[in-house]
Amino acid sequence: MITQIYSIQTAKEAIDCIHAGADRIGLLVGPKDGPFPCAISEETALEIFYAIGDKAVKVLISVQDNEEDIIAQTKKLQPDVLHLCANFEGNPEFRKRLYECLPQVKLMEAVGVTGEESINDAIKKSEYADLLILDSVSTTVPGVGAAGVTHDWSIDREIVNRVPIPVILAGGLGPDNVEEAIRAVNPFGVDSLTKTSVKENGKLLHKDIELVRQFCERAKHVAQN
Ligand SMILES: O=C(O)c1ccccc1N[C@@H]1O[C@H](COP(=O)(O)O)[C@@H](O)[C@H]1O
Repeated sequence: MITQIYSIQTAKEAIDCIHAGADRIGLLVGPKDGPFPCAISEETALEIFYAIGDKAVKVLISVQDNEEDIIAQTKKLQPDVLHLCANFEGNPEFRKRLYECLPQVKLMEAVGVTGEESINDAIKKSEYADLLILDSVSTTVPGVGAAGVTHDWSIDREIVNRVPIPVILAGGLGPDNVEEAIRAVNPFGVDSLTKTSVKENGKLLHKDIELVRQFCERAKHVAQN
């Protein structure tokens, strides 16, 4: 069971999460006081990815709204996985272009799980993406994800059964519910942001490394049993 931890803001936090069991480290590059809770600059992202090296899989959310800027940023930051969930949705032509420029980068498409209609959305995206991430839709954060709440896992289970590519489950996952989520959905991996972070006055501050450890341990343990 793969464990993916978002949204990392410093190199130390990334390394601490890896030591706590995270296989994939995710971050979001965007404007500092914009709508995304843990956005960091490109310079900080470069520092973090450099520190990670090959100790974990490096995942980047790009919040650019056009192909040119997304490709330019991906070339600059060299993640292992490009996660599309915000201002731009991929398509087969974009996948081809990404492969031509950066053949080593995998494309992970987010599917906002809102109802039965999400199954067809997932099937369509699975025709060109390398991975899917099934996530909840927030009322305050643009795009798909960072909602801090779960959604209907029976839809995720149906998607896992019907698409031919690996699926990561996200949306309101933490140490308290990751085992139940894995049993319900049987995903390739699980992902956490809000419930493994320290929150103060409604603002996400940084990762809680003990909660990251519990999340990763429980996810891996339930998958082995
Ligand atoms: O990481 C972010 O800041 C982010 C912003 C906008 C959309 C998605 C984002 N992150 C992804 O959302 C999941 C789930 O978050 P949560 O656990 O429900 O709070 C997060 O892990 C990223 O994959």
